[in-house]
Amino acid sequence: MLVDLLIQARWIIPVEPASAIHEHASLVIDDGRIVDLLPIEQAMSKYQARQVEVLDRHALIPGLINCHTHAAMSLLRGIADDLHLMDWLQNHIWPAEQKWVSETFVRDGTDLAIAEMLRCGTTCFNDMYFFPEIVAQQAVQHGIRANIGLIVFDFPTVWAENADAYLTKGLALHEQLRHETLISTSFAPHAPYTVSDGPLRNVITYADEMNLTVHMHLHETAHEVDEQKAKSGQTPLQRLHELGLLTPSFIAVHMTQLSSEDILFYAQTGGHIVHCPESNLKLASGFCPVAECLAAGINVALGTDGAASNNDLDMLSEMRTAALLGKGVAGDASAVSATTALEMATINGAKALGLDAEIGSLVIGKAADVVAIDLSELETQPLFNPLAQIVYAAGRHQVTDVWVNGKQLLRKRELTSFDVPALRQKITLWQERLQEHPAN
Ligand SMILES: CSC[C@H]1O[C@@H](n2cnc3c(O)ncnc32)[C@H](O)[C@@H]1O
Ligand SMILES: [Zn+2]
Repeated sequence: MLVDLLIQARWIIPVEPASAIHEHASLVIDDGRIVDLLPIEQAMSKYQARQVEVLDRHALIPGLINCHTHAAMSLLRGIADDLHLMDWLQNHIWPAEQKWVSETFVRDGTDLAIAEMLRCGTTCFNDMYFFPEIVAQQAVQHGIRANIGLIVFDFPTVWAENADAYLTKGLALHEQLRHETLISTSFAPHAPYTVSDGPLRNVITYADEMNLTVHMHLHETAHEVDEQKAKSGQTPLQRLHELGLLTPSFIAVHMTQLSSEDILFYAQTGGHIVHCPESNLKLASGFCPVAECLAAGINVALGTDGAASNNDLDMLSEMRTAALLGKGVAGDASAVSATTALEMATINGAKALGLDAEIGSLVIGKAADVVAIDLSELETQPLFNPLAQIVYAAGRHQVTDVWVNGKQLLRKRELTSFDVPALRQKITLWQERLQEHPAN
């Protein structure tokens, strides 16, 4: 049988079934899809391939899914460090966004983010940012998969003047993107403290009607919870439940402030959590009790958040931090194992986005979103368990090749869909502008 691509690898870690590791195996790809996974010898006799990749020092894993980011904020990396969330947002980030965010800013910042994400093995990102039509356009241009947030705020910003306008523009964008293979959309009301009940009710109505997920920052800090309690006597979680927002289509980002009762309650709603451990640590927001959430049956995915609060978009290091922090918070070294961390960064992200029939594992029939990691470097030797090595020891420089939907976007660490010198020039210009005219 003639196929497009055959990748021969030292190891293939499909994520489903959990803990499976194939040695000396081939992944067979045709028309953007995985058509087989079998021993190298068998693949050679069964398939004739237009292209054969021999990656005999590498592990293949499913493309990593960054389940929460603000891609264009890569241009604000390092603009305001070592601050608590509300000081960071209100006194630094929002003024900078008000001054600088434009279509061009989002185009260049998203390009920088996509380049960084591809170079660390991310093949799909869940975005929440201004000018989402530009984020989608850049994702399509570079061939990466993206879930685009149809953002909602109460207040005017550079993208829309009020909550109704955000929704109207979001609905039009959803319509425009309906037929894009690599693009899906979610409603993305920013947070409980920036979106009031009326717009949230509208989001619920549209999300139900259109069968879309809803993606929102929630219980990020103790301040957020205390403020809502002082205002209405409820926690933000209780308020959103009363409004009817908490369903299996709901994706709560952060969730660092949760009691054991909150966890059991949230599990019953079927909602998902996106854990962003590095952003939470850097802003000192708190710790999501990941092991307890997983034990309660909650699907917990992983995200970097934006590059201004992380300060990178590296899902490999995010997995490592999630595993280490998860153990520390649980007081249990067996909590959040390497296998679990890899699931959080792949299949759990796909489940949260409702894309698990398509991506998240190297299973026959799914799209060929695939990452190769060279484990022969000194930093990952000696090697006893390739999966544990990826989570606990590998660095993003070891990601050598990346395919999205069967198309190679990183080849031997070179980006195939970017003019890197031109991108560098644009970033330098933004640095000069931001340095010369700080927003505060
Ligand atoms: C609706 S556009 C996204 C909006 O969110 C801001 N943001 C970035 N990181 C965080 C965070 O951790 N919590 C809350 N809000 C955040 C970003 O700057 C945009 O204004
Ligand atoms: Zn965020």
